[in-house]
Amino acid sequence: MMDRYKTPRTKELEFGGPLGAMILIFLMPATIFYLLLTCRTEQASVLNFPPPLPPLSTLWSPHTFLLLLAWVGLQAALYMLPMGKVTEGIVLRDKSRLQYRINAFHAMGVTALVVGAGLAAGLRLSYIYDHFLQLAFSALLLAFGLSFLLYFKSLFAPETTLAPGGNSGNPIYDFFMGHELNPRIGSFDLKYFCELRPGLLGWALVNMAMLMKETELRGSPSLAMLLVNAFQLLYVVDALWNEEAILTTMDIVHDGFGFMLVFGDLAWVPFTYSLQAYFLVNHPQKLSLPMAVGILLLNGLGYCIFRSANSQKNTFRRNPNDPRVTGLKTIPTATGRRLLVSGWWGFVRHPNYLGDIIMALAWSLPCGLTHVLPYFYVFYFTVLLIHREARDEHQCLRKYGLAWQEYCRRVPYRIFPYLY
Ligand SMILES: NC(=O)C1=CN([C@@H]2O[C@H](COP(=O)(O)OP(=O)(O)OC[C@H]3O[C@@H](n4cnc5c(N)ncnc54)[C@H](OP(=O)(O)O)[C@@H]3O)[C@@H](O)[C@H]2O)C=CC1
Ligand SMILES: CC(C)=CCC[C@@H](C)[C@H]1CC=C2C3=C(CC[C@@]21C)[C@@]1(C)CC[C@H](O)C(C)(C)[C@@H]1CC3
Repeated sequence: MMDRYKTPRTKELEFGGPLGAMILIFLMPATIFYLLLTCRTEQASVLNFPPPLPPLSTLWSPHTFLLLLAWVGLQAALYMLPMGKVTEGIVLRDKSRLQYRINAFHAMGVTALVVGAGLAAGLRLSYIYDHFLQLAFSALLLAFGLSFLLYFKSLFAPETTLAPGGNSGNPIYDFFMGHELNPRIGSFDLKYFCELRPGLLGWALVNMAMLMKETELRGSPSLAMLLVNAFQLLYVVDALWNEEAILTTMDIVHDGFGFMLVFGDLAWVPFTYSLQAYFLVNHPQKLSLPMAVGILLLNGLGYCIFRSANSQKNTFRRNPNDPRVTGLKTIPTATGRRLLVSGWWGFVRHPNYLGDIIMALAWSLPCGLTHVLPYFYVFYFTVLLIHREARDEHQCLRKYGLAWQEYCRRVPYRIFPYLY
């Protein structure tokens, strides 16, 4: 009976298959250290390769590792607290639905109180700046450790619970993509927990630590640092406020929880997304008021597109008869679901990505135009979203067939109007 619910073997391998996965497993950690080490040099030039390498022994610090574990432990404890509502995820292969507690925003509030109390008691947040490499190394070890445990656990998981994208039978590929879809310990959902909490809140905390360090060094935070902190904090708060929306993303629905997401959530996000703030500590930038206003408007434009496009789709998917979306044109699909072809989703096929990329640019511009390094996020993110868009198109074509082709005909541009 359960056989028909078994996850089929993954036939179409992504990221270049096992070889691509193997390369990424080494390349992603190496990129973090390349960026951080380059950022610490006076020139911060991406051409000075390799940057000065510290002895490996200086990267390991039991103290920072324990601190990182305490941070993840605090977030795990807050996740388990019975605050916030409980909601159901999408219908799974075996027709069951998992329950998820929606309390990331509450967790952020309590974390802010804990950090605030720590600061009042004399906690030096600039410790994070002073031990940034050690913290990144600890996060790397944690990500590898957790990924191995998850792969080991997945070998004993029922076949109905495996991820459609990470069930190739090749251990390296499945380790990278994630073999089990929603690994849980009791009701504790490891992927859902890691996607938003330790990494995203960690990113906001790192940014704040950079601001504190800059204040220690120069007496007050710069306008550039304030803008970077404010923009990225808005993005993090938005993600936590709209926590429920991640239940329908590709990461939760399709991708397993393996090295790609574990490392992405726990190491990549907090240590590369904060690169602009890290850069500003040692490479101060003078930002004129008109320039700051221009950047502020650009971020506002990106955020409005990002938020209204995501909200329009989420509202439509939750209730197509909601008065906010009933005026929009749609096309029917054979699955019974409809596709929006007007409003933001009639402008380009991924308006939310467009808004996200505009914001990425606004986060780097406060770092001036003299260095390429703080623009790393813009380059990486554009590549990530173009690749993600292609993955999503592929899945939508499979899901909706002719209706998707009709949508592509009526809305020809993917992300950038008249360009791509
Ligand atoms: N900061 C970061 O590092 C990252 C941020 N993001 C952001 O996360 C957000 C979510 O992105 P992501 O999960 O990739 O994908 P989307 O939110 O764009 O969701 C894609 C899905 O939306 C549905 N859809 C597509 N077109 C239509 C349409 N015309 N009408 C109705 N439904 C449609 C389809 O699913 P279905 O039909 O099954 O509902 C499709 O699979 C984005 O804003 C993105 O920018 C993403 C990755 C990284
Ligand atoms: C190859 C490589 C570098 C892989 C790692 C990718 C991950 C860093 C990203 C994959 C999807 C993500 C999402 C967010 C953060 C980055 C990762 C984990 C996200 C939580 C950021 C905040 C947004 O509002 C979001 C909730 C929509 C988003 C979800 C996807």
